[in-house]
Amino acid sequence: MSEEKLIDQPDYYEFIEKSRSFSTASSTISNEIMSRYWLHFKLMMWKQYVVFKRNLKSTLFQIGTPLIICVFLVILQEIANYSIESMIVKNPDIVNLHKIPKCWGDGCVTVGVGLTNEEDEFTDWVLRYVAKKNNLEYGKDVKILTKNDPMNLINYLSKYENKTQTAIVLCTGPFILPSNPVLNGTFDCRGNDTSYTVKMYSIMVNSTILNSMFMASWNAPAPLDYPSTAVKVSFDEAILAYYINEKGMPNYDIQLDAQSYPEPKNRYFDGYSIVTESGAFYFFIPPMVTFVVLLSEIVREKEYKLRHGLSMAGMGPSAYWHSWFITGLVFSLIVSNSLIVSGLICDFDLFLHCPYPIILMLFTLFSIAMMFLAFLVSTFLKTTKAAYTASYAFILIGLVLQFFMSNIYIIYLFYSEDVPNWVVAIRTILALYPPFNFSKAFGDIALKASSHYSNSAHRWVSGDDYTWHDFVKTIHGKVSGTSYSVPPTIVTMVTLIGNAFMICILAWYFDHVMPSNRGCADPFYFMFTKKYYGCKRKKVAKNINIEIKQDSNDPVMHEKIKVKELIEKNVPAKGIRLIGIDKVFKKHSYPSNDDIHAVNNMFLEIPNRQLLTLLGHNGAGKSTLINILTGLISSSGGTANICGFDINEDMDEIRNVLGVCPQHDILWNELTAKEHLVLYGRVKGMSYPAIYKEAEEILKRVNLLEEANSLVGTFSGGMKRRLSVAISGIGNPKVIILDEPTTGMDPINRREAWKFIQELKQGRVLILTTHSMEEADVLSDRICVIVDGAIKCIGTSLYLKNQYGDGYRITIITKDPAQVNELIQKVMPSSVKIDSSGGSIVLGIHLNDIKEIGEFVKLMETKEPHEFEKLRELIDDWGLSHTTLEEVFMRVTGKKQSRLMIS
Ligand SMILES: Nc1ncnc2c1ncn2[C@@H]1O[C@H](COP(=O)(O)OP(=O)(O)OP(=O)(O)O)[C@@H](O)[C@H]1O
Repeated sequence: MSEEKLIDQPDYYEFIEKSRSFSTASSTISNEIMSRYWLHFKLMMWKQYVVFKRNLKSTLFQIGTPLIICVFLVILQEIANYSIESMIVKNPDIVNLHKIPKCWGDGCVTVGVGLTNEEDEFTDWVLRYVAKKNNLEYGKDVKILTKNDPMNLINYLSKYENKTQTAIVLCTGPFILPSNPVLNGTFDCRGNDTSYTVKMYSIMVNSTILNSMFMASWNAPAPLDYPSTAVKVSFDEAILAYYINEKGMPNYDIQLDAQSYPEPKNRYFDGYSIVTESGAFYFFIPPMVTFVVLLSEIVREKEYKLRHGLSMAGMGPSAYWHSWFITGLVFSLIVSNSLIVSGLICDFDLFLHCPYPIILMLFTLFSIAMMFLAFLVSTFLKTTKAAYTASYAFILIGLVLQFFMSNIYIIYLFYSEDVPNWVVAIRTILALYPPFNFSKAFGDIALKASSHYSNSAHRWVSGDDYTWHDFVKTIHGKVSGTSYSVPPTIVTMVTLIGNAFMICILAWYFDHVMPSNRGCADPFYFMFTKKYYGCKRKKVAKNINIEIKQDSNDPVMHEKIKVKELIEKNVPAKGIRLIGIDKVFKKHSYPSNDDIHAVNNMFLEIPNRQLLTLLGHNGAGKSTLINILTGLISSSGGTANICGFDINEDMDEIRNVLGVCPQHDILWNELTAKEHLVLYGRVKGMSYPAIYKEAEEILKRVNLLEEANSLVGTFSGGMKRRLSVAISGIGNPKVIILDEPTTGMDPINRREAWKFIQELKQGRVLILTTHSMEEADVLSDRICVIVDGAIKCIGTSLYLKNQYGDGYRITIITKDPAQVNELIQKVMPSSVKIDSSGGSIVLGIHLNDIKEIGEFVKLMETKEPHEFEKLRELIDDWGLSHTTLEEVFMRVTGKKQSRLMIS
C-alpha cells in the first residue's frame, strides 16, 4: 500500500481491515515496514541537518576544534623549544668560593670550632685570620665552642641544634682522637716524627633544609658544597699564611672559583616533540566534542519529550537511532579529517609520516566508540543539565587518565614480560575503555612517525615513515630495563571496534529497559519475549468479570456493562474502548501503601464522532491515562482498544491513526511552524503536496499562517500551544487526544482553537482534558469526571448538571432579605436557599420544579396586580441561570481547592 493511499482512504476502517489482512502477506508487510523505516530515517536526517544548520556557529566551532587544538600544540611546541633553548648555559656565572657566607639566624655561629687541646698561639692566629679575611667577628661569628675531646663539639652541636652553620674540629695535636661514630674513624695527629707538625681539621656543615632556614647555606650556589668549600679555602689559606709569616714569606692568597658546566646543545630535550609526548592527551579532545554534542542533543530530545512526540506520531526506534548514528559518523569523519588537515597545516611529523587511511581510521574509530558511549550514557540521563555535567565529568576524568596514558611507555609497561596477573587484569579492564586503546594506537604511531626519544640512542630522534608493515608488526623494546612485547596497532584498532560494538549493545539494551526512554520500558529479559520478535499475544480475553448491580442507575456501571457486552458480542471498537485499565506507580519493588494508584480499573466506550472530556482535579490521573493510550507508559493491568487495535500489542498501528496534543509542547526551537507540520505529516506518511495543502489550511485555522516560516524558538507560549493543536490534526488521524490544549491561550485564540477542535470532531474520536469548565461545556459530547484515578461520573453536560447540580439558580438583590425569604417560599416552595449575604440571596431550584420558576418569572415580568405584589416591590434586581459545570465538578470531586480555570 502506498503512503498516499494510506492517508486518502475514504473509510479508515476499511484500511484497518486491510492492514489486518496484511498480516498474512508477510512480504508486503516487510516492504511496507522498510519503506516506512526509510521515510522516517530520511526525515530524521533532514531534521538533524536543519537543527545543526540553524546552530551554525556552534557546529562550526565543534568542527573547528581540531584546528584550535593543533594551533595550541604549535604554540606549546614553540614555548617548549624556547624553554629548552634557554636551558642551555652559554655564559655560566662564576661563583666565588673563598668567602665564607655569614649566617643570619639569631645568635647563630658561622664557624664553630672544637679544639682538640687548649687554645694556643697558633689557633688564636689562624682563627683571627679566618675571621678577618671573611669579614666575620672573632668570638662571635668565628668562635671556639669546645676544647680537648672532639666529642665535646659533637655534644655541643647536638645540644644547641641549628645554631652553628659550619663546625670544625681543629686538631693541633699531639693528641690521639678517640674512635667515635660521628668522626667515622680514628686518627692520630701526634705523629712519630717530631720534625714536622701535623695540622688536621674536619668540617661539618649543617645542611638539613629545615634547620638551615637561618643559615647562609640556604642560598648557597649549587655547583659545590659552598660553605664547607669556603671554610676549607679559608683555613688552608690561614694555616699556610701562618707558616709563611713565620718564615718571613710574603702574604699568600688562595683563589678558588666554581662555574656551572656549560650545557651542551642536543643533550636530552633537543628535538623534543609535544605531539609525541602529549598528543594522545590533546587529540583526545576533538572526538570528545562529538561525544558532548551527541549526548546533549539526544538527552535534550528526551527531556523535551521530542523523541516521545516522534514515537507518538509513529516513528520507530530504529530510524531514530540510525539517524543519530549516521549523524555521529558524519560528525566523526568531519572532525577526524579536520584534525588531519590541521595537523598537516601545522607540519606535525605524525601526520606527515603516517599513511592517511591509518590515521583516519584511528581518529574515526575512536570517535565512533565515543559516539556509542554517548548513546549509552544518554539512556541513563533525563535532563540536558545532567548531560552537560556527565560530559564534563567524562572529559575531566578522561583527561586525567590521558595525562598518564599519553606517555606510551607507561602503557608498554603493562605489556612487560613476566607481569603479575593483577597487571594483566588491569590491562584487560583498561582495554574495555576506548581512550586507553586510542592512546596505545596513537603512541604506537607517534613513536615511529613523530620525533621521539630513543631509549637506545639516549636522545630524541626525528620521525620516520610509519608503514603498513609497522601497523601489523608486534612491537618489542625495553623500558626501565624491562623488555616488553606489545600487540600490533591493528590489534588495538580491532579492540576499538570491539569497544564500539560492546557499548552499542549496552546502549541498545538500556534504551529498551530504562523507563522514560521510549515510553513503555521493556522487561530486562525483553529479547527473550516473543513480542520483541513481532509475535503478538492472543487478543484480550472476552470474559471480563465485573460485579454488576442489576438495578443500578449508575452511569459508570452502565458503561462497564456496555463494554462487557460489546466485547462478548465481538463488536470491534470503532473509537476508544477502555477495558479495566489500571496504572499503579510503585514506590518500591514490593507492594506498599506509598504506591500511587493513578488509574483505577476504568471501563469506557467512546464511539466514533464523539468528543469526551476528562475532568479531574490535579493528580486525578488524566495525563497518566493519556500517556497509556499514546504508548508513553504501559498499563499495570487491563487494556484499551483504539480503532480495533490493542494498546499492549498494536501500538505501532495505533500511532498511525493517532493525533496527539500533549500537555507540554513537543517542539524544536530550531524548526519553523510549517517544518513541524511537514515533519509530523511525513512521519505519518503524507505526500509533500498533500502536506503543504493541509499545513496551510491548519495553520490558518489556528491563526498561525503569518508565522508559518518563523522559528518556533521565537514563539510565545500561546502560539506554541496553537501549533501543538495544529500538529495533532495533521495526517488525518482518526483519534485525537488533546491534553489541556488551550492552556496559555488568550480568549480570542482560545475561541479560534475551540472552533478548530469542533471541526476536528467530524468523523473522529476525540479525548480532551481541560481545567476550563467553559471549554468542557462548549466542546464536549460527554464529560467524564475522574477522582483519584477512578471514573466518578459520566454523561452529557446537561445530564451532569441535572444529576449533580441544582437545576437552576435565581439570584435576587433586595434591601429586605428576611421578608423576601419569607415571601419567596410561598411563590417557590421547592426552592432551596444556597446563599444569603449582604443584600443578595441565591436560590436553587430543581429542573422538575420548573413550573415554580415560571410562576416567579411571570410575577416579576408582569405589571398586573398579583397576590405577591409585595415581593415584586421588595426585589430591586434579579437573574436566572443554569447550574454551572463548575458546581457539578466541585460537588463530584469534593475538592474545592482544585485549580480551576473559569473563563
Ligand atoms: N512517573 C510517575 N511516577 C510516579 N507517580 C506519578 C508519575 N506520573 C504521575 N504520577 C502520579 O500519578 C497521579 C496522577 O497524575 P497525573 O499526571 O495523571 O494527573 P493529572 O490528572 O494529569 O493532573 P494535572 O491536572 O495536574 O495534569 C499523581 O498522583 C501523580 O503524582
